[in-house]
Amino acid sequence: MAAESGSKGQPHKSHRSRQAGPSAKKKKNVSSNFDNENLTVEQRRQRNPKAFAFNSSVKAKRLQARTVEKEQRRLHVPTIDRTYGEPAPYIVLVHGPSKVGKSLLIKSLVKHYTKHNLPEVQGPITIVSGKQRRLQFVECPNEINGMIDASKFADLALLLIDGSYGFEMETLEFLNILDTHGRPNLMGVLTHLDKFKDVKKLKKKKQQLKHRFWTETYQGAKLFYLSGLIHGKYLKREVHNLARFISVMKFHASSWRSAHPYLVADRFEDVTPPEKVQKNRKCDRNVTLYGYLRGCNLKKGAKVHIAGVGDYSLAGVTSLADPCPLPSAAKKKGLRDKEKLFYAPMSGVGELVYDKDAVYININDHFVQFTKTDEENEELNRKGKEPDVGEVLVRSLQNTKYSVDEKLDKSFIDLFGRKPNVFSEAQDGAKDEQKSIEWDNEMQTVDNQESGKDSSSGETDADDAEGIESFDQYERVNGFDNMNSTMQPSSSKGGLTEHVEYYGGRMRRKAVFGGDADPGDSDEDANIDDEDESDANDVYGDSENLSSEDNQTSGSDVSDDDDDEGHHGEHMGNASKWKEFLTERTMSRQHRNLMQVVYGAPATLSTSINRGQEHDDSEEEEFFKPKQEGKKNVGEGTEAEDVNVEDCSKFVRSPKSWKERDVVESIRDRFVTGDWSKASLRNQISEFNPEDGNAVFGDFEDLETGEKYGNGEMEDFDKKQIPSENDAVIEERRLKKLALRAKFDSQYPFTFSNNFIIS
Ligand SMILES: Nc1nc2c(ncn2[C@@H]2O[C@H](COP(=O)(O)OP(=O)(O)OP(=O)(O)O)[C@@H](O)[C@H]2O)c(=O)[nH]1
Repeated sequence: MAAESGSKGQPHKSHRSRQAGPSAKKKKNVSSNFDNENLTVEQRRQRNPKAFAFNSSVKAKRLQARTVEKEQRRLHVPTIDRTYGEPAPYIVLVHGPSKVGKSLLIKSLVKHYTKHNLPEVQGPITIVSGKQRRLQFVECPNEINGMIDASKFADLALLLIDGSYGFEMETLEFLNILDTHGRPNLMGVLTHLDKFKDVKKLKKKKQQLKHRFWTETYQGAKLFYLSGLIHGKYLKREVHNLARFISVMKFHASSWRSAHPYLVADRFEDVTPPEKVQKNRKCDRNVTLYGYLRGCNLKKGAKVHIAGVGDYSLAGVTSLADPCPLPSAAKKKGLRDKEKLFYAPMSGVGELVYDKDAVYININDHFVQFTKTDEENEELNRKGKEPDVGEVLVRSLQNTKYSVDEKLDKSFIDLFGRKPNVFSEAQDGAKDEQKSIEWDNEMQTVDNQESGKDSSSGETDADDAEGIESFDQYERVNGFDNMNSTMQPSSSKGGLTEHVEYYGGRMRRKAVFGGDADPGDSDEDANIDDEDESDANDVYGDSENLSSEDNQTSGSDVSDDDDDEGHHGEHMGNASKWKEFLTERTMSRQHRNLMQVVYGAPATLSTSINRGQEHDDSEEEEFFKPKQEGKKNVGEGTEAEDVNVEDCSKFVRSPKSWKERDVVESIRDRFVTGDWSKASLRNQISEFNPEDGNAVFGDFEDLETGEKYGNGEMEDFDKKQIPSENDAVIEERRLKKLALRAKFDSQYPFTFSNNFIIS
């Protein structure tokens, strides 16, 4: 239309350049830049736009590429890729305190990636998460040794935190352990957030936990929120987001790991010949371990360390077909459903399993037609006939849940060892006041038995009367200067406090950050609306008082201004102090053996028996000890020798310090030969050589000649004190030995070197 009108003679409106606004400004600039008319010659030369341009485009390209390359090299120091073939799956370790939702998260992630429902989480679970990537999910065991092992191989650690409760010691301990091996990628996951009813409080809590998590890890560490459950599973959207993050994450194995071969066994098989086991149940076993090899190559005969078992040499290494291969590279985009493979032999998925010496076909129970029917119906059907013998046998087999071996393995006597479990079983579901008091008493007893150092906070009955479900039993305070909360409680301000309590159906070890500048923790636990959990704040209040007062007060409403200032004034994080409790706790958790149960705790026994005669006895023992034995402690010599022994699993090393006199005493008293009475003097003397009975005080009897070398004085003493051992007996024993030797020589006609003495 415009063109037409133009053609009819109407003149176009002339262009009016902009006078204001950004376009006008821009034009002005451009024109002034290139408006050389008003410039002097000198100025024009200086403003030559081509002065720094490239003459050659090829040269320009090369220079650009070089700059980019230099930049990249600065960012990533090149690492040597020692792997061949497809890269092994990355290990995603799911860590968290008990009942935080580890298994559920693994199940949800597996469901997301593979569309399969995992019945149970046992052992590593390998899945194909993308065209180039496989992941192996491992649930971290909830005990210190398991954590140490797991920290060695994790590529990514998902730290699960119960959002409704806050940080627990397990998480902090694990972070600490990770430091030793080099921290892998870390991600935090908050669960149990559905316990918050108030959105504001939830938001505040999330903020607090995020900042605490950043303090413990690094600024900006990723923290995921799993806001609740639908049909017993985490929300799909949230799992999807988490899965995406894992799928695109960049993994960098530490240089140590990539230079050393290691393997996470996802299956193992005992291939010892059955007849060998039948002959001797404790014979050396041959075990085949299956898993993806990581790091670099592994050779036959190499020495390997099996975590928690010991050092062994490899009898052989075999390369097997990949049980969970990556999809073929030809496909276009994404994974087809049938390529969404997963492999979890210990969790009972994967139907066909090839072993070194067998093939197993796993048939799900619901595919199997069991002949099991009701007993009553059976009676009717049979109509008085005797059941067939074969039928009875088959039925008894069907009814058997565990083999005899398994039953034996599972059975153990554990009277006092695992207090939290005993408690959780006993208290499961029971929240009435009466039971809380019972528990209080029980725990106090156990506590007193266990350690004199840990002071029991002893919740008063008044607390119970108020309906507070705080089961505070004892509190461990880790301060800057001392470890004993009772002695110098004020030192706990700057450190981290472990607070053991019964909460939400289980025992928890809450991490209370005493000197944290972040005030969040102080009132954070009051956030939960759920009435059951309303004690959390009280617990914190208690801990404040307990640590700053005398461990005896239990009220929560006392607040000291000066104290508060002190809290904020001090910086936090004396991690090395709270670490020291790891050993103590691990030792306290060890199962007590039957001997200890029968004879009592070592310290108690020795002190109770020896109280009256301690001084005298110690003097006597010093006197009657063989020369070398007196200086050497019992366990030391063996341990020093065993350090380099190949199969170190055969030597049990106790964490006790055998240098301590009390410990040695306690062992001695376990035997009848202990100093139960002074009359058994002889037994004391022969303690280190119970077979011989006369070879004490460093005496030496030459069996060849029959001559005796020893301390004359001691012999005299021996004869005076113990007239029962006369010369005739000694002579008889010597002759017996000689006869034995002669017999042996006649049977084995080898010549021994002179210094080979058979005794
Ligand atoms: N309300 C709620 N319940 C949850 C949440 N996450 C897990 N649970 C429940 O907590 C219980 C324990 O979950 P698990 O996955 O067995 O926890 P776990 O950490 O594997 O436990 P252990 O293996 O015993 O250490 C289950 O009953 C879950 O349904 C959550 O976010 N909200």
